[in-house]
Amino acid sequence: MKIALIAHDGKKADMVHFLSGYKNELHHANIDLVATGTTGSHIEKAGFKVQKLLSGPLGGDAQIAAMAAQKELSMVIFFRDPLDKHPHEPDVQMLMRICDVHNIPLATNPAAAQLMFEQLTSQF
Ligand SMILES: O=C(CO)COP(=O)(O)O
Repeated sequence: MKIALIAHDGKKADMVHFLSGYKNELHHANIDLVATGTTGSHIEKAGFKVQKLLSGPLGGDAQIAAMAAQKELSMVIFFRDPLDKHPHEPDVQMLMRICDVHNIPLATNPAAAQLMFEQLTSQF
């Protein structure tokens, strides 16, 4: 199972904090993490193994969307910052659209991500 992780700059600390709550589960389960570049670096520094793609503004969101379209992802956690502007907003919209097209669970805030992870980890 592969989970994609993305966080806008204002939400990267939230992403690391969120994942830290599931460190044991993520280490022991057969879960691969993939992330946009800078988000991935933060996650890696926190001690997780993660495949890093391009940075979001350079095409990382598009790479995640391509993986979603090819059914390679079980879920996408994308902590968006609704109070900031993003030059690659079309890519962000495209990624969320592709998740909906392919019915891939998408959490855009920690409350939704927690519900999804609780469901996921209850299976282990
Ligand atoms: O911009 C992003 C999502 O739209 C995230 O990209 P980074 O993880 O490279 O900052």
